[in-house]
Amino acid sequence: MIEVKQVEKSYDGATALEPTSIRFEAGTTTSIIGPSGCGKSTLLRIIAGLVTPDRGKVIYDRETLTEKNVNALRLRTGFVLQDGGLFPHLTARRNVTLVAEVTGRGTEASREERVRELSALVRLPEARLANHPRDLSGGERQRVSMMRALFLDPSWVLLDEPLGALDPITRRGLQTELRTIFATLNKTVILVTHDMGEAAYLGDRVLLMREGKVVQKGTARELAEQPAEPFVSEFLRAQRSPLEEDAA
Ligand SMILES: Nc1ncnc2c1ncn2[C@@H]1O[C@H](COP(=O)(O)OP(=O)(O)OP(=O)(O)O)[C@@H](O)[C@H]1O
Repeated sequence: MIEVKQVEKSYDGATALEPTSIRFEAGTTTSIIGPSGCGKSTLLRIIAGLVTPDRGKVIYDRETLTEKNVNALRLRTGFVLQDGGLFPHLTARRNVTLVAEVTGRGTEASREERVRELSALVRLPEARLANHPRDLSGGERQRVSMMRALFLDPSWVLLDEPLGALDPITRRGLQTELRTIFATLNKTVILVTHDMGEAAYLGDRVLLMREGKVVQKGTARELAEQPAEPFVSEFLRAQRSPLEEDAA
């Protein structure tokens, strides 16, 4: 479980996040969505301990995030970023195992075993891991990034637009796989996305934000059928379908 209590953040006097309290239940996936600049990444970064809120706190299970425990909690949290965030000078395999090596987790044999397990889970042939990130496709890089995030079997997984840079076919394929992975691993997952279809497909709950505030949190169906305000319906309608004839 992750809980944020009355967290807020301004940059140079401009509010990025109004006082916000939300609970992300254990074993559930929540998609955070909303227009550009509404505070999605700020909220995720505060949760990740990468941005310090002006006020309020973040609680991981029963532990409040502080400067003292942030590193320990980070080791129990998997991160996936839009571009994969991989080190360009290391092979994909070393990117995946680096944190375990540096923190002395496991033996070389157990790390090899974990690499095998995860490459099967994310469906990336192990041989591809000998490449550097630049020699992998965008989809492959995201699979490597997912392997790295899951390597230490984290309790929590935070993803910021993990599939944003991918073409629609690769993206759809990875959505299917991520959903299976999230369902299999039963972790607390928080995911930022711009795509409503993706938010609804991957999230047990969708959290819709606007101008630094949470407008509604619920299942995609609840947002569609019981919108908290007209903006929710407007946002759900805003994504164009490919056969739309109305050019307005
Ligand atoms: N480091 C920063 N310094 C100054 N302003 C910032 C900083 N980070 C974010 N902001 C501002 O805070 C607001 C919220 O930004 P945030 O990145 O959280 O939005 P977002 O919903 O993730 O946007 P996008 O979908 O475009 O990534 C924006 O007005 C942004 O310009």
